[in-house]
Amino acid sequence: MPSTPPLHSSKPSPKKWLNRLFTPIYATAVSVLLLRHCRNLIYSPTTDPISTALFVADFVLAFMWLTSQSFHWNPIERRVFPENLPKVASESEYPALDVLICTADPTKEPPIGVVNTALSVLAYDYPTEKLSVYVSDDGGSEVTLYALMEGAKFGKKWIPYCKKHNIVDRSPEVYFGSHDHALFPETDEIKTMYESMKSRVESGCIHMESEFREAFRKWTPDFTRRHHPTVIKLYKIQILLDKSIDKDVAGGSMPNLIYVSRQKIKDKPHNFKAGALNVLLRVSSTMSDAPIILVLDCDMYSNDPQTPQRALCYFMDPNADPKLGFVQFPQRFIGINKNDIYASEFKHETQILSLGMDGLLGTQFMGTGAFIKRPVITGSVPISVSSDEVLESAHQAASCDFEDNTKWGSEIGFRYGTLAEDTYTSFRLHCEGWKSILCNPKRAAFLGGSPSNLKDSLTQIKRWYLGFLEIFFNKYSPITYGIWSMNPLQASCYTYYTLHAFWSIPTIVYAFLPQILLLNSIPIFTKVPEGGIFLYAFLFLGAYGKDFLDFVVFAGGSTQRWWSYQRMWLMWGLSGYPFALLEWSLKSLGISTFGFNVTSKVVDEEESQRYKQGVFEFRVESVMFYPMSVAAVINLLSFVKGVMEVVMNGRVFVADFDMWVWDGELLGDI
Ligand SMILES: O=c1ccn([C@@H]2O[C@H](COP(=O)(O)OP(=O)(O)O[C@H]3O[C@H](CO)[C@@H](O)[C@H](O)[C@H]3O)[C@@H](O)[C@H]2O)c(=O)[nH]1
Ligand SMILES: [Mn+2]
Repeated sequence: MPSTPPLHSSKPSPKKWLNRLFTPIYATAVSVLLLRHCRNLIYSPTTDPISTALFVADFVLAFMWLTSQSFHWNPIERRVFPENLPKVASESEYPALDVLICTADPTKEPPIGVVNTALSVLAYDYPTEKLSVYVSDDGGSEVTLYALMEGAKFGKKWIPYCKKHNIVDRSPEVYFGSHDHALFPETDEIKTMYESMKSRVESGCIHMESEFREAFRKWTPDFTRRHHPTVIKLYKIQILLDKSIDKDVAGGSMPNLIYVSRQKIKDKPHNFKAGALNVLLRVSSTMSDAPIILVLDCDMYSNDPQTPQRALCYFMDPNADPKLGFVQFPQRFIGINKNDIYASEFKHETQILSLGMDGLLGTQFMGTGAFIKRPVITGSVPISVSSDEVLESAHQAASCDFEDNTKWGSEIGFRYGTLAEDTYTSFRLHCEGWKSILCNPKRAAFLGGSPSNLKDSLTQIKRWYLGFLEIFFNKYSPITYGIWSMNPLQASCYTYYTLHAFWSIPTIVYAFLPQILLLNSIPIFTKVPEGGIFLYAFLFLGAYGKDFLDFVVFAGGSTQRWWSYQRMWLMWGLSGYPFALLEWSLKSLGISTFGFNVTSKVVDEEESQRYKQGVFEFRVESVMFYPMSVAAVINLLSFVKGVMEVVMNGRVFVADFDMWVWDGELLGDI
């Protein structure tokens, strides 16, 4: 009998044995298919481009399938028991917590949204004197700073209100936006306060009350987003709520809220989000230096005030694995339409494949919603800033040249060199021997927005797979360095993600080749030999059937959403993935460069209306639509031709014997 009540438990997922049975059977079928291909190629008297293309397509599919099997080897499911936490540790023993929030562009990420995210974590059910929230503003926007100042003032009412009445929705926007929120005597007053604050922030003009004016002195006329001095240096770090001074209206102490806009110098690489997070790591270490950090994107608000306690169920477990590095709450989304037409839920990545990695070394860091032990990410050497004065050190830590000739971004901190800093950082941490845990409570811990139009959705996908390619072709590639540094199954999971853009090869081959051949009456599908049809049927139905089981039966998705995912998967294969490959190639050849295209969180009313109705949005133009439009037309034409042939001749034109025939040339018996 354990002396302490359990804080968490885990068990194998019920699908584990089904997976282990399915893998070898399917692998056999794949091998037979590849053997047939090889025989064809060997017996072919000349190199035949069509069979070569089909072979390459199937080979890529087979390889990707193989790497994906590691996700299915040992999926596990976990539960936490936060109700037992008080029996193990009192609140005074909780570690301090630093929340790091990133924002980058006030036009794409409305400041009022940033404020809501900040307020939702400031109001955590966590000892306030142990809680600090740092907001990094890569947009260098006075409106964002102003919004946070207003938010801090409002927070003095909001935080005690939430705690007193045990409110669960601690983002005021969500709380007041839901029609069935409770009404307490002070609710109306707070609601009015929120609304007037919101309209001040949204009007975008800063109300220069004397208490605020000082803060904006740095925004001189030559201040630009890409080139500005260390704002925090001149302004000091704006301790909007200094816990030693500020008391909330109920007299309790308040958590810290700190605004940081790191220094930017034109043409000096700033490493996007990873760079911003590293600045926050250092700035926070000069101030509160909490042993646990929580990384959040500005649109991912807290949906459950008990989330830190859930993470503590792992960190405070007396028998915790000392190699535990981080606890990841999967990304979950709000505002997705019924059938999730753009497959923005990312169910595979967040709720299916992640369980598989969790059963190996741990799920990957998903960029937001992760509680990380500070020394795991910063290394155990203290950050050296020379000044004794806290604010002075913080400014040093946020300056552009702080990282010159240091290991930041290469050996410590969030790692640079890719647009997918999250996956890369966790890959490197797993290589170093750290482990991670997936915590997926029923009520989502965090909720964020996702693109509500096709172009934004494809652009986001393209950015990820571009980032993944950068990881794969890096000197620390999962398939070389990874295999030797960690559990090879885990390395195979990372290989699967980072090579994913290559799915575009089979997608393109199968989207065009058979159709063009059919239109030209060239047989591609021979009359298969006795029993051969079963091979194809099994390969086809097996893959789809297994995915359907994973998605619908085991992960509780709806059939329509599964279908949407299948549809989007084809579109990604024809747009996001090949464009990622193209841009990556151009960059590798030194022809062009690319940046981090921040996903827009602004919702256009009409567009959102159409999205709610499930209408595909093609109104904006994008070159990414071209390949799929061409594919759609060619598929339609070849379908019509196929139907016509069946109607007129009673069958589609196929070779009449059990052999592969191209242009009437005999290639060999199969
Ligand atoms: O130069 C930059 C660019 C971005 N960001 C922030 O990074 C976050 C993620 O950007 P977003 O455009 O919302 O990315 P998503 O499309 O949501 O991307 C996903 O993929 C990213 C990696 O590509 C991860 O960092 C994210 O956590 C994950 O949600 C946002 O808070 C941005 O403000 C910065 O701070 N500085
Ligand atoms: Mn985002």
